Order: sequence, then structure tokens, then C-alpha cells
Amino acid sequence: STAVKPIREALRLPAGSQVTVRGWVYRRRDLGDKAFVVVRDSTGIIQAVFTPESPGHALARKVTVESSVIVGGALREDPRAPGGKEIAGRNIEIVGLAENFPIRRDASREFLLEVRHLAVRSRKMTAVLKLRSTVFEALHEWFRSNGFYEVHCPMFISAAVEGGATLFPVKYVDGSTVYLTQSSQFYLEALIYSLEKVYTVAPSFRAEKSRTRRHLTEFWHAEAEVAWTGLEGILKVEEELVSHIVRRVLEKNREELELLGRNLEPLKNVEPPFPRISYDKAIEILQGKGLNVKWGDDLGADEERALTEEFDKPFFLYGFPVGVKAFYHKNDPSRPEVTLSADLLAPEGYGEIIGGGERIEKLEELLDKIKQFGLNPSDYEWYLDLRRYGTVPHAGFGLGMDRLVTWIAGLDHIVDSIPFPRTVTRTYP
Ligand SMILES: NC(=O)C[C@H]([NH3+])C(=O)NS(=O)(=O)OC[C@H]1O[C@@H](n2cnc3c(N)ncnc32)[C@H](O)[C@@H]1O
Ligand SMILES: [Mg+2]
Repeated sequence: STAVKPIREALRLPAGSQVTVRGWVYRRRDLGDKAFVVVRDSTGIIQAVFTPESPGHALARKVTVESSVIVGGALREDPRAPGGKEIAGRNIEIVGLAENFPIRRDASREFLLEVRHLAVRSRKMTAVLKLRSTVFEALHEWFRSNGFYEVHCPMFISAAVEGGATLFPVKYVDGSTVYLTQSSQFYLEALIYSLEKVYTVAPSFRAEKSRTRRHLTEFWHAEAEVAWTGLEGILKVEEELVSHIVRRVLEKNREELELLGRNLEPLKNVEPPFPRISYDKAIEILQGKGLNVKWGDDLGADEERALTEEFDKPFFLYGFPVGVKAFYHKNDPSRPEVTLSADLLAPEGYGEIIGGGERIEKLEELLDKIKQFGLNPSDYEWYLDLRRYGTVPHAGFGLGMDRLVTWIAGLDHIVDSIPFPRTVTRTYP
């Protein structure tokens, strides 16, 4: 028998070639005395047709969906077959005969989540996971080629970064209570004093009460911190990073984007500079659209969705009011009621994918703000120390990787962007 080839490569061979492929039975049906077996591997699908003269005919009729198989035969043109070619099946080896596979075409979203350990085999999920892999690969590529060091921060932390309401407490081995990290930001801020430009990609945990299409309780968080820079400096990093990632997906995952039915035009627009609008301007636009918002309100998914209608590429929303953002954001010296913060909103209704901004670098200013926010300074002792020993202006951001994948892939729910989503109601499988 010939050497096993990935299906994508087998399909490129000339008709008449002897091929052997291996994978899982994607579809199986009988038509008259012929057995049609469609095999799936990580590169695609190919049809094999077994006639009564084929040595493998009997096995081909008995093989079940999702059985693992090795199939051999001669390649031939057939415009009706997926990929325009099929295998005139000669032999089939059943490596693992599958029991009755529980997933049917009309399976509900909830059932597909319940059997996600099997549903990850679907062509849609396979396409999303390949695209997700490119997104992470491109992120590392960009940071590493722009002078950033990858660092790793603890998952067990002692104080809230993004507010106490979404902390997951953990009973630690010594009996104390610690928390799962919401963000590596403070540790990155410590690391800029040695490496100056740092990034990390790790899970963050938020006990979000809200059941929405863009919240997970465990999500993948790419965070970066840069010494000696301010708000505009970090926005430039963000727009170049996101543009690079989208460009790489367009280069590498056309097939997957097509399988997902993604309209590519919005993605082709993703080039720096991105538009920048102030929070003030955003409130004006939203009020002009008849939304019931006033200055000082936080902006939720509905408001963000309405704003994205004004743009055909990602855009920055900067200058949030002090009360809307976390304590560590630096107040604008020229307008102390607003902060030097900025979110990056993805178009097409997706909204926030990045949160970030300039940090408070002066010790007294940070101490005042911690107290203003009713927080306990002793919970932030080591974070305050960073301002006692050679403080520098610095800025950073956090990019929600699952939200980024959801937008780029054009998915309608964040749970479809990650293999095993964790939400308010799901920690299984
Ligand atoms: N280093 C930093 O400056 C990051 C900063 N401490 C931070 O955590 N900002 S953030 O809360 O807006 O979260 C950052 C991003 O993280 C994503 N995010 C934030 N929360 C979630 C949940 N619950 N699910 C999915 N994605 C989430 C979303 O894209 C946000 O824009
Ligand atoms: Mg945010």
C-alpha cells in the first residue's frame, strides 16, 4: 500500500494515483450496491466509493460514523465529490469502530455544548480552532519582532485589579484565601523595570454574573506593558498588533474563513491608524441615536453596538470618566474628571476587545486614588512600591483573545471561539 497522505495533499495528486488516507468517517451512505465513505482528517474530507468488487466493500458497508479508518484506492475525477476527486475504494481498515455517534445535524446549541468533547470534531469548530491558532501565533510573532519580552505571571493573586465583584476566591494550601487572577497587569508593571516592554498570554478569571454573548468566566487574555510611554504610544502598539493579526489570518486562513461564511471586506479594512473618538463624542453620538445615556454612564454592549455602526474598522474610545474605570487609570492632568484610558471596539457590533491606558506613576496620586475608590492601601503595598523606587510613565492594555477570535471569525457567540468554554452556567466537559 502507498504511504499515508493528508487528505489535502491526496486531492492535489493526478487522477489515477494510488492513495492511502486515514482519519474518521465523516459521512457514510449506500447507493444501490455501492458504499460511499467520506473520510475526514485535520486537512479536509475525501469521498471513497466501494463497489462489490472492492476487497473492502463489506467493511465499507459496516463502518459507522466517526470510526477511525485507513482507506486506500485509486484517485479519480468526479465533479460531484467534495474537492472534485474521489477514491475508487480498494481497501479499508477499521482502526476503531465508533459506537452510535450522538451528534445529529439538528443538534441544539446546548446539546453541542454538553458534548463539546465530541462536537470539537465538526468542520466549523476545526476551522475556528485553526483560525484561533493563527491569531495566537501572529500575536507572539508581532510582540517578539517588536522588542517585547514574553513573561509569565501568577494565577493565584491577593488583590483585585478589576474590582472585587468578579473575583474567584480559592482556599489556599495554608488555609488562607487567595484569588484567581483577573489580569496580569500589576505584575507586568513590575516587570517593565527590568525588561521595559513585556507581554503575556494567559487565562484570566472573572466571576461575571452577566450571561452575554461576549463574557466567559475563564478567558484568554493577552496583556502588554511599556515603560516610558503614554496613551498615544500604547494605542499605536494596539492598532499595529491587531492589524498584523488580522492580516495573518487573511493570509493563512482563507479556506477557514470561507467555510465560516465570513464576509472579508470588514477585515480587509483593518489597517492603522484606527479612528479615535472621545467618550464625550460617543455620548453625543448615542444621544443623537436616541439612546438613553448621559455623561458619566458606563457603556454596555448595546451602546457599543450602536457606536460600531458609525465605523467600518476598529476604533478607539478614549477619555472615560474617572468613575467608569478602575482606580489605576491616570487622570488627565488637563481634565481631572476623565482618565487617560482607551478601549478598542471591533466593528460589526462586536464592541470592546481591548481595555487599557496610561497608569498613575506618582506615589501620592496613586495612594489618593486607592483611597478615593474606598480600597485598602495595604492590599496594594507591593503595587505602591513600584512608585517608590524609580517610577516611570508607562501604559498597557489587555486584549481579550476569545473576543478577538469571535470578531475575526464572524461568530455570533464567544463560546464558539474556544474549545471548552467556561461560562456562568458551564464548567463541563
Ligand atoms: N493589562 C490591562 O491593562 C488589562 C486590564 N487590567 C483589564 O483587565 N481590562 S479589562 O477588564 O477591560 O479586560 C481586558 C479585555 O479582556 C476581555 N475581557 C474582559 N472580561 C472578559 C470576560 N468576562 N470574558 C471575555 N473577555 C473578557 C475584553 O476584551 C477586555 O477588553
Ligand atoms: Mg474593559
